[in-house]
Amino acid sequence: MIVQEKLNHFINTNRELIGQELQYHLKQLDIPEQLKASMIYSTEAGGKRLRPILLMASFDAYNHDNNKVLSSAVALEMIHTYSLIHDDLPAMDDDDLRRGQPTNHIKFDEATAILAGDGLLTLSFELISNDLHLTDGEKVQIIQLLSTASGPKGMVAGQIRDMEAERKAVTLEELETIHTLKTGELFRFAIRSGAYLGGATNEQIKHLDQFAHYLGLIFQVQDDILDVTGDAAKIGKPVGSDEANDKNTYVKLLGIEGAVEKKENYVTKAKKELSDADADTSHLMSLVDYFSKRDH
Ligand SMILES: CC(C)=CCC/C(C)=C/COP(=O)(O)OP(=O)(O)O
Ligand SMILES: C=C(C)CCOP(=O)(O)OP(=O)(O)O
Repeated sequence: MIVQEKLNHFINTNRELIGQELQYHLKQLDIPEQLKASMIYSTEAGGKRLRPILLMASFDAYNHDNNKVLSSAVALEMIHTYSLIHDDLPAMDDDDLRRGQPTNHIKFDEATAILAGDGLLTLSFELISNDLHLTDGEKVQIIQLLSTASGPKGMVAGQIRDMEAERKAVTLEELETIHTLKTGELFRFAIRSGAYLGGATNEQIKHLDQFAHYLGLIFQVQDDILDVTGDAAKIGKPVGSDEANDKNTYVKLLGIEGAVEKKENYVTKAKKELSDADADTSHLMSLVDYFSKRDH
């Protein structure tokens, strides 16, 4: 199989697997119907599952027994989904559409959307703590990494910094700090926890950590580029919405050409870190290009 076909196969198989696992864990819940419907609605709404796929690719560089990694991958997608439900709320971005469909609070109501997010966040930790494939030490380590990445020192800090920076001019450095926290920390968790569960050494994890940092930035630059050059039907929101909402983006600070150049620079740096990680990182290597060229 050529490299691209191998990657597509890896992505499609794991995307399906994550979808099935999410369904399995949510559909069996004996909880109030409206809450359950709301949690299922947003987890089934057509996300790309990039974070769990990354986690599995990072694990796959060191180990092939998928059983060990599924709960962390599913928990990560639950936390990502919670963050989007809350991000879309009237108190935050006040968005009506997500992935081309009504946002959770539009489909249900605001209180249900808040609780669905709370439910997904907390369920994610329960899932890891109940995983019989993990040792107690592994559970504690994963829960520690995931809570730090998603909590007030990680994604939550990024979200509030992003809100505080609204309608203010920020420097490139400030913009990258916001992205590193708001989006990058979950990518970093994906890469670090996958490698840790797979049995990578501390030295390898150090390179992968740096790799994850660049990958998070590649993701974000491409997100900003897509907002200008993308296809509304594919990105699931109107083109130009960042400019219309006066958002701080790479394109605003550097122009399209500058943003593309920046992204290419990060692609080179990310690939260098991967080569230094000294493992079979072929899926991760192809995922760098996938991230940098994605169209949605
Ligand atoms: C704690 C919370 C609520 C975190 C939200 C994190 C997050 C990555 C939101 C989406 O960012 P965005 O607004 O830049 O993206 P989009 O355009 O997809 O809404
Ligand atoms: C961090 C941002 C910009 C939110 C969207 O992330 P994704 O583009 O990974 O969202 P889905 O595939 O899950 O919709």
